[in-house]
Amino acid sequence: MNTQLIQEAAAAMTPKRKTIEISGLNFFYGKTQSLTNVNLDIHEKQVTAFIGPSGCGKSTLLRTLNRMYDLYPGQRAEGSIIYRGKNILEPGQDVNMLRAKVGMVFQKPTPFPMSVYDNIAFGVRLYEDLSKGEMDERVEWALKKAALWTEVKDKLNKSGLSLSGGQQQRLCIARGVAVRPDVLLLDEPTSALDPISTSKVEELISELKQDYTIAIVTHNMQQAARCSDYTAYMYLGELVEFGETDQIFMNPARKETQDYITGRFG
Ligand SMILES: Nc1ncnc2c1ncn2[C@@H]1O[C@H](COP(=O)(O)OP(=O)(O)OP(=O)(O)O)[C@@H](O)[C@H]1O
Repeated sequence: MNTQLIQEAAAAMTPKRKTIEISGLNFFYGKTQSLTNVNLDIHEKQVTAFIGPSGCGKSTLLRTLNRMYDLYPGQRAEGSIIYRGKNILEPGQDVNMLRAKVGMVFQKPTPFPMSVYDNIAFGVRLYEDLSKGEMDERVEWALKKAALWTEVKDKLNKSGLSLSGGQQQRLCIARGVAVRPDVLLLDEPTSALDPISTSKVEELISELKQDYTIAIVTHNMQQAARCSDYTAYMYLGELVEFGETDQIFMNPARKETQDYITGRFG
């Protein structure tokens, strides 16, 4: 057996580390329950895809992972989401630090109305006191991570809003990466993009998982199959099936999952 095969065999036997452990998660918009008893682990430096029909709770689940819902009165989560040894749903958590460590990129590109440079530097300044030289390096590093540097290096002082849609979305990914998170939450990050920009973002996701744990919501089955290591199929606020992506797509345990991924749903 050659060295590479031995390494691969060892890697397959190494238990994957969990970055986030979700158990007994329920979520309410006012009196309406939108997630029911969700249990799932998100593994370190892997891509986990959330799929399922519109309204099944994918975005709601993603927004519990950095308590984004806290910004809105009447929204509440119960259960347990363990991250770095703590239940982040409990009162008294440092929510700003949580959101720096668990960053989010939304469906529509949301650059701030400021320069490309400041789009990146803005978030970094909230958490770190860097010199001008250090900030320049961080901005370049983040733009390179998001595969955008060569396209914008001569436009750093131009407005982020002047970039194309696909570039704006990669700018938002760079902004998320710049604060050095552990986890990136991507909520349908390519739904507003053309096929070329979509494939750039998909390549980027594969690159970024070397360093980050990624959770992605997508309606695109090919995207989930191409980009993710694990897939969660949700329906009506419940987790129907969760497993390694190859197993979910090639040999799902539940008929509902099979029907959804083969387009027979509904
Ligand atoms: N702000 C809100 N107030 C009340 N109910 C909401 C709110 N946002 C979402 N919901 C409800 O919660 C449920 C889950 O919605 P969610 O947006 O998480 O679904 P989704 O699977 O991400 O859907 P889509 O694929 O269409 O984005 C739906 O029934 C939706 O109507």
